[in-house]
Amino acid sequence: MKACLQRSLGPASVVWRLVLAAVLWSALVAAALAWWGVQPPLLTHVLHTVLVAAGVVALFYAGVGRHLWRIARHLRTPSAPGQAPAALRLRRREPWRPDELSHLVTAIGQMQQAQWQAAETARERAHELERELAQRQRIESRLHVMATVFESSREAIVIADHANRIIAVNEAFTRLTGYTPAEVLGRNPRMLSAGMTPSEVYQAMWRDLGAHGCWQGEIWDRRKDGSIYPKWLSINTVRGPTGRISHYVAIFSDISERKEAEEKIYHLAHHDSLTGLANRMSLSLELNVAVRQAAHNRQRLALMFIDLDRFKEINDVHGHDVGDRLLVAIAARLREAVRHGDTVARLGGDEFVILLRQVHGRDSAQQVAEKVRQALEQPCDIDGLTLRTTASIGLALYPQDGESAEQLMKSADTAMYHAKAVGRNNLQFYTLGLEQALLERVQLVADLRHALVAEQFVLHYQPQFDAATGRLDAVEALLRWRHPAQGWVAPGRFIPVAEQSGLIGDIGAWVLGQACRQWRQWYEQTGRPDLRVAVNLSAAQLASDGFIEQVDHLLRWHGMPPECLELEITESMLMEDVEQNVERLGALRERGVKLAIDDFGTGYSSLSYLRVLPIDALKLDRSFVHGVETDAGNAAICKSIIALAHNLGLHVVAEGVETEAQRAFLLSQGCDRLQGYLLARPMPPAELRQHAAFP
Ligand SMILES: Nc1nc2c(ncn2[C@@H]2O[C@@H]3COP(=O)(O)O[C@H]4[C@@H](O)[C@H](n5cnc6c(=O)[nH]c(N)nc65)O[C@@H]4COP(=O)(O)O[C@H]3[C@H]2O)c(=O)[nH]1
Repeated sequence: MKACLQRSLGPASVVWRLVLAAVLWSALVAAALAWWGVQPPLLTHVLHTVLVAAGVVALFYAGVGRHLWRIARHLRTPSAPGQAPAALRLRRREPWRPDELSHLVTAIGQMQQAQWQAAETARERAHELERELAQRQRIESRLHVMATVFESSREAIVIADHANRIIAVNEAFTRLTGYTPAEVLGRNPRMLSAGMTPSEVYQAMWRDLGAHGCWQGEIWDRRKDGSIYPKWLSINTVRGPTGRISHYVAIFSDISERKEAEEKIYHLAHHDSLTGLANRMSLSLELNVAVRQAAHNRQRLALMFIDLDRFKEINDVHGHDVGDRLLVAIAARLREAVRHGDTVARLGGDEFVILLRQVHGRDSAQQVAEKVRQALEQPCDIDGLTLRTTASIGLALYPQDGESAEQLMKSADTAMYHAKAVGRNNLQFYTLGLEQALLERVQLVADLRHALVAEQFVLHYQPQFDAATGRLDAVEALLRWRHPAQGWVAPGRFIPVAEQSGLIGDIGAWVLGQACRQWRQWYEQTGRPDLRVAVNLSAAQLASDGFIEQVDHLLRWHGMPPECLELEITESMLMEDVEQNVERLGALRERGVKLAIDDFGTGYSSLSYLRVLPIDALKLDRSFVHGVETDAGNAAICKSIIALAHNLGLHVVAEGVETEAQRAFLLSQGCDRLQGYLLARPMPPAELRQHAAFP
């Protein structure tokens, strides 16, 4: 009720209360006075007084009270946040000069403005503080993160001041270098250097740091324990507000393992995995560099292509394991045979290349090549097996045989093919006509391959006579090739090519079959069962699988007694793999097939082998026979060979008998059989049938 009354009375309640109190007081006083018998004039005075008082109060209210009430209301009304307080205006006409209320309003306005500004300043400051606090928190959290990164980093971190004195290092630094922070703080990072990094690297580092503020690269440092390691280092500069360098931050890691892996990969990519020699790629790189240097320094180079002779046979017979070990042994010999600065490479298979740097000329290259050839000729002991191999070597010289790496390789390769073609185990220099010769050879191989199917081969037969009786004892089958364009091609020209190209297997099988068939025909025509047919045999043929079975089959098929077949194998071929050949020849001999060593005396066989070889006859080479008339030495050799053969129970067949004197000499020495142009040339079977001596 009271509150309701207060509200209804409003802000002017004090004035109204005064007016009400004055009226009530006047009424009370009037009533009391009336009670006590006070007469009207007094009552009227009192009432007048009361009315005057009420008027005064009303006037006071109108002139001051309501303004005070407005001021109070203004002061109670809060201004909107962020807004300046509204100006206080009284509802009155402004006096012509400021009165107390004007002063009060002005003072209140100033006070409120000041208060508002103070509040605004405080608020802004509070915001600022809030911002600062947030920023500080952010900085602190970043510093925390950075400190964690710094300490937990797996990479070593070094922070140095502007004078490059270490001011902080992390744990990884201690782990990596072995130095504790106390041992390095205040010192120059130079203390870590192993002294192995070229000074140009440091120069470039300082140049880059000055120009770009960063540098990274590889340098070699030394740990506290003295061990040296390569590290990958990144340095950044930190600049202060003035722009001058205030700090250096270096991050590094040990890259020994990475370098080892890189080196391993490099080695694998550049070296032959079996022998450890340089591989084709590495050789090509080195040769290119060597050629450029040689051109610049006006030096000579020699490139040697080496191909092992008949390595494939060793592989086939003894297995790849043995073959691999032989290659490793050969690689070691090659390395030993040349100087440290020369490059020895394996191109694959049994092909090796040696790059000789700074050779003085053809002679010195030849000397080294000869040394290499002889080194490879020595027998190799692999797991108790004595293996022999020889090499065909091609040589090309820079600059005359090729001014580029490619040309030089091609020339040396061509020379090596030539070395193979002229009979293996020799060395040949590149010459201008070689390419043409090689092309011709390639064509010859293609023609030979075709010759067999095109039936371009025929056999001619040369009689061999019993020296004492003059009776036709045997005939030697000699291969003839009628080339469609070139006419008759000499066996001396195409047999070696057939041997090197592997075609001799098929050709030899055809010869053997044809000779046996011919024997059968003669047998049927003459009824003479003891005529012997001699057939030349290549080493590859003898070594080929199934050769013995092939002989068995032919003898059976043609009903030919084994002793009517004589197989001739040259001395040099026989010596290539004595052990295996002895075994195979033994098997043939057991069957009764006759065996003869062809061109005896021209090879390098040890005479002691003659005792173990399962043979029946020696064929005295015609070079000795030719010399018997004029050369006492040759005569002595013939004499000795015949005597030796007889001592060993062997027959001797002299080939190439061209003169009566030769025949007389051979007869006098007890030679068993004679063959030569003096007696009969090789001829086709039809012609032989007409020969006087033919049965
Ligand atoms: N100067 C001269 N030469 C004479 C005389 N008597 C014979 N000749 C020749 O001497 C060679 C004898 O054959 P070879 O020593 O086995 O030498 C043969 C043999 O090693 C090889 N050959 C021939 N036919 C075959 C064959 O079917 N298979 C194999 N693997 N090699 C063969 O080719 C070589 C050469 O054969 P050809 O040219 O037929 O040459 C033949 C023959 O024509 C003579 O009095 N004076």
